Amino acid sequence: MKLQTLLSRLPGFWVHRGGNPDIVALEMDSRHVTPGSLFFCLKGFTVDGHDFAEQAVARGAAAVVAERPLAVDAPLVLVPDSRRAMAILADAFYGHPTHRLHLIGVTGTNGKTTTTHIIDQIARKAGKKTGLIGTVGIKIGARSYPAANTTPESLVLQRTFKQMIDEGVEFAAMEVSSHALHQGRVHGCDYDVAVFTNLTQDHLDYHGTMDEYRNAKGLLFAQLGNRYDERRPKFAVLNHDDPVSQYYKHMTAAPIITYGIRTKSDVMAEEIAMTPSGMAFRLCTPHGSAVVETKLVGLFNVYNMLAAAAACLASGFSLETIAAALRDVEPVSGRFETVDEGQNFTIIVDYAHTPDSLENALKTVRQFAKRNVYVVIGCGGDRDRTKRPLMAQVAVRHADVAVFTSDNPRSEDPQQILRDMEAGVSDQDGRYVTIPDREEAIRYAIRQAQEGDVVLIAGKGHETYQIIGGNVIEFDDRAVARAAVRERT
Ligand SMILES: CC(=O)N[C@H]1[C@@H](OP(=O)(O)OP(=O)(O)OC[C@H]2O[C@@H](n3ccc(=O)[nH]c3=O)[C@H](O)[C@@H]2O)O[C@H](CO)[C@@H](O)[C@@H]1O[C@H](C)C(=O)N[C@@H](C)C(=O)N[C@H](CCC(=O)O)C(=O)O
Ligand SMILES: Nc1ncnc2c1ncn2[C@@H]1O[C@H](COP(=O)(O)OP(=O)(O)OP(=O)(O)O)[C@@H](O)[C@H]1O
Ligand SMILES: N[C@H](CCC[C@H](N)C(=O)O)C(=O)O
Ligand SMILES: [Mg+2]
Repeated sequence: MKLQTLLSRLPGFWVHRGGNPDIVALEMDSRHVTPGSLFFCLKGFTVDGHDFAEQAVARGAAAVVAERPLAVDAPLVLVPDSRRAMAILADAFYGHPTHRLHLIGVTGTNGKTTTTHIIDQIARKAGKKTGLIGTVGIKIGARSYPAANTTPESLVLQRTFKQMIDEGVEFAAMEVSSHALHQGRVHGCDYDVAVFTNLTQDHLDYHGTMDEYRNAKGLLFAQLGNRYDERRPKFAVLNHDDPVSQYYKHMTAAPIITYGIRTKSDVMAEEIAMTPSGMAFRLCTPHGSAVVETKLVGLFNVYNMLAAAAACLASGFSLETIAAALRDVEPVSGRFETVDEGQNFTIIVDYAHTPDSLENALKTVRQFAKRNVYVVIGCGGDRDRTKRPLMAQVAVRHADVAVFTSDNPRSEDPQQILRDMEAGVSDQDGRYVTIPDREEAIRYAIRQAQEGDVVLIAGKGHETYQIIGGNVIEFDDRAVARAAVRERT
């Protein structure tokens, strides 16, 4: 596509200096630039992309989009906001792919990955070829790709949607993080259904206050197509049991579908029963009701299933298809995943890394633990410091033995992170030990465990690495736990 043709899709005020080359690719990272690319200079949190324009041109960039004049040997497009220009031009360059996809966006503090996976499983049961974007990676049909972020930058997103369209995908579900909403990574995504799971404390390092965090997530609902088109209706799916939903209701013009357990809602779970091998409940909807038996555990997973069911009803799937898919739902990697090496106690690896999710996970474990509950838990470095003492409190309150350890210390001193955790608890609160080395901590808990105990290893779930300083070291809680059990025997 010619640069001028592409720029004709960019509304507003901008200045173009130089020629009209063919643009064959869009890039925002100079290291990925190939000949014929249009390079976007983005001001980041760490460096300023404008400083890499020269390098991009040296690698063959055909033109550069920037917010200030640069001495580069290539046509230059000056815009007031290159991130916004990138979202608009990526959407145009790839042919507005989300206009041709049925797209569901899921936001909330906890449950996004789980809910999007359940939605994906329902859509596949209904015979759709699907796409999925989130923390665990990107999936297009049967193929998986790694992803650096839960919600990628607009350019990567639009490119991914285009690939989905090219491969015959018609239905996609994605996680929408608060960071992505705040940074405009999802500008241009034409969602059909926007889903809210819940809001509890996380990411205050980034958003500063809970109000700012709530507002960032609210952008998903505020940006949901503000027009009524009966050929492509939009829906906001809200958790009625979470008071923040009342706020989001006012942020959107879209019809609302509510779900809940405690508050009268459109989609509800009744007669909830925890069984030794999972849960059962009656899924009640405006289209009738159906009994669902599932191997997923934890009341929070009933919420995730209700959110997914409501989103899929809004998407036109029948109650029968939804209920049948829910019965067959497979757990997500690293979410309440059991490690079974034939030991006479239970080991669970889970991704809980917030006070609320840790409390939910521990309460769920309590429901079936015959004896003591051990929890191995750390807090991520370069992330919300204020959640550390709260997570420690939850751990000692709900477990018999808490083992405080490391979880991706990143650039921080692991000992300081542990001190932040310990500040939340006193010796009277319960038993805890501090073992900074995560492998040692897991081994300790597994060595202590007796018949009937449960060891919950929380925080890293599916992650197969540990970030220490600038190094990414291979580390998998499940593999470490398996080895620790073998060591006992
Ligand atoms: C705080 C934050 O959001 N950071 C994101 C941001 O990085 P950054 O601002 O530091 O980027 P930068 O390194 O300063 O680079 C600025 C620009 O220069 C370019 N550059 C840089 C170096 C170079 O040699 N050449 C070059 O062109 C970069 O490509 C970029 O365009 O832009 C990057 C590219 O899109 C993101 O990968 C990165 O996410 C980092 C990895 C991150 O940890 N983000 C977390 C906080 C996050 O976003 N998490 C949410 C999930 C949260 C949840 O679900 O709980 C997520 O959606 O992932
Ligand atoms: N609806 C829920 N409410 C509270 N806790 C939940 C819920 N669903 C899952 N959890 C807990 O939170 C953990 C993370 O779940 P999941 O990965 O689905 O959330 P997420 O929102 O995608 O997280 P992230 O922000 O890291 O992407 C799970 O391992 C479980 O312990
Ligand atoms: N999406 C979350 C993941 C946290 C996972 C945990 N293992 C950690 O490193 O803190 C975040 O970026 O805050
Ligand atoms: Mg996730």
